[in-house]
Amino acid sequence: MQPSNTFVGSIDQGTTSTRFLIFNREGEPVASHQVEFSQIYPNPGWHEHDPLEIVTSVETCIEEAVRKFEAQGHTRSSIQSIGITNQRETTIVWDHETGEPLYNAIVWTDTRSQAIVAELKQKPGAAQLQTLCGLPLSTYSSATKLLWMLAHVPRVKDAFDRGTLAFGTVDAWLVYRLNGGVAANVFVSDSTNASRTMFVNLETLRYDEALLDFFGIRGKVHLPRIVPSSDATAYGVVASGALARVPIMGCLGDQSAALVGQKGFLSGMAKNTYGTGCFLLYNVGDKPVFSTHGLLATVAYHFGGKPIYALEGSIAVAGSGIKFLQNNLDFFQESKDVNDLACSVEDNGGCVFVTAFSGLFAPYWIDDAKGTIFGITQYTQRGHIARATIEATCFQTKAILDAMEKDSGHTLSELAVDGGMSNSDLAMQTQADLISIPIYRPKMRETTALGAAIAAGLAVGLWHNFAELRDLNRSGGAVFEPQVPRQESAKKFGQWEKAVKMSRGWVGSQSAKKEDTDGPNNETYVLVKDHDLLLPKATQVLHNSLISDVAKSSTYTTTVKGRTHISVKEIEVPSLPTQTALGSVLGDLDDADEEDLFLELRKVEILQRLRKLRKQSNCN
Ligand SMILES: Nc1ncnc2c1ncn2[C@@H]1O[C@H](COP(=O)(O)OP(=O)(O)O)[C@@H](O)[C@H]1O
Ligand SMILES: O=P(O)(O)OC[C@H](O)CO
Repeated sequence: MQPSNTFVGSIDQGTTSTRFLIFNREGEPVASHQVEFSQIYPNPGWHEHDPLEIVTSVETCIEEAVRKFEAQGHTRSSIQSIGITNQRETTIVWDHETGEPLYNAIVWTDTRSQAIVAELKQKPGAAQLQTLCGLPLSTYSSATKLLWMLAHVPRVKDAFDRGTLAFGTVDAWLVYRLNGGVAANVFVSDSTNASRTMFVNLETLRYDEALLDFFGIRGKVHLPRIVPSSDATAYGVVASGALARVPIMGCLGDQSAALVGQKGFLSGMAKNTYGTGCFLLYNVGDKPVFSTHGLLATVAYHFGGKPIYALEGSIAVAGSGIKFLQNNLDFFQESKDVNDLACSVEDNGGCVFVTAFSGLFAPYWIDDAKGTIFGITQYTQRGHIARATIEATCFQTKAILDAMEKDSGHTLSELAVDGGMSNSDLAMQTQADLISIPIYRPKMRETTALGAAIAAGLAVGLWHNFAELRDLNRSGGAVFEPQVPRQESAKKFGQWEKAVKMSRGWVGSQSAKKEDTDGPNNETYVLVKDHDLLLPKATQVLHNSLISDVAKSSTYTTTVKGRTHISVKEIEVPSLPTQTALGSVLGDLDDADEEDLFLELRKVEILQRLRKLRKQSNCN
């Protein structure tokens, strides 16, 4: 038996903040430090992190937590190993020879790869991908983010062409950097993180040639070696700082870590983590279950021996919806205040907020929706919107549980929860009411960090088996019992489903133009001959129609506005058409697009007239 003055450290690198916690053998955090870091939103739908800032945030948290730990009289040498848990899918690329990042990290919520996804869906083999890797083809996985970088970031493409491009998720990046980068070159990823890339075969837990071929990267990108989530040697040792020479022995994607931290070790156990997003993982045992109802198949954890799998329901927006009310709409000062604001009204006042900031993930997988609030009237107050925001996550959890029941044939009798938003009592009561089963919330909510600590602690011998973990974080939790009749919940859920249906199809209309025009640089542009008019992809459909009906055209590739490989269609329009004439050739096209094209043509016409007038006055 280890003496009780031994500890294990846990790095929790989340979407909005980084933490380092030091746990004792009883699973209690004795010291911790947390910092928030920059969220970069360069365009609608884009979300980036600075890879170097992520590393600095980890180093700062380690230094500060160790300082607090030593202030309590402990010594740093009693920290035996370190576990890492992290936001998954977020994609980082660096140069294998220099160790320098080549672009900002593209965060899991980012939807810029939408056009790439649409294109890939048409490719032979697309329908089979999910049966190999467990994930649907969407903007969520790392694969499409990497393809976007290859198509749009010359530095990344150059490294790819030279054979020096290294790709990793946040775990791989952190392990690499904490080991000292290029000098030690410890380049590994754990099975739970690797299984979120779309490059890995879920059954073999190896890179799959068919998957790599589908994405066109086989043999062309340095990929981390896949290793178990708990391993005494694979992850190397911290190279410098307060914990120099301490070995890293555990690594889990944050949702897997939360399942481990909740000790969901038996098939049939589930947890739901309400962080930036919200993720329900249901342990299905040592064989993956491939969902037919919109869920993901993923690795729950792999502690050597057989891996354990989970069915996952992923919700893109949970706490980030609360942050949106706080930061973008100035509804309150701190996330915790959402509870009081939502409690200031009795119900949602008829509002339903489909928080589809990144489209909708499970079980819907709608990528052409954006955030939409239905049911607003003069009666609507901020409290109603706050309630509707909380409810959005709870409704999606209900939809996921329904899907999980269909996939597994099993009805859950209780749901264990954690994550920042689970601190809201109202949110948890709302959840229990909507799913009609009790919610169990542990006293210590840092279960994600505890999960990574367990992975590292098992490898170093702080604990030896799951039985020894049974009593960790067991007392003092809260239970939320359902208080609303099932028919009432079903009626509310019906409204949500109606709102989801109505939110479909927004992307592709006017609002999506900025995203579209900032998109791939191999788009087709249209040059209206003799009118200096270069029109982007957004109005492409109009031009196809114009080309076939009223104009001659030719296509060539050129460099325009610094972008290379832009395919330009040159069209000759006999004379600038009136809007009515345009309407007649454009048939049943969107009025807004028609108006847009007409305005562009008018602008050119006015410019030409001005030039003509200027020429005339110069001559006079
Ligand atoms: N008391 C609270 N009530 C509601 N939401 C909260 C509360 N505290 C934190 N949150 C939300 O939880 C999220 C942070 O949770 P956390 O588990 O730390 O997420 P992550 O690991 O994704 O960074 C934030 O988006 C925040 O808005
Ligand atoms: O930051 P979180 O806790 O919402 O988790 C992010 C997930 O890992 C994304 O898949």
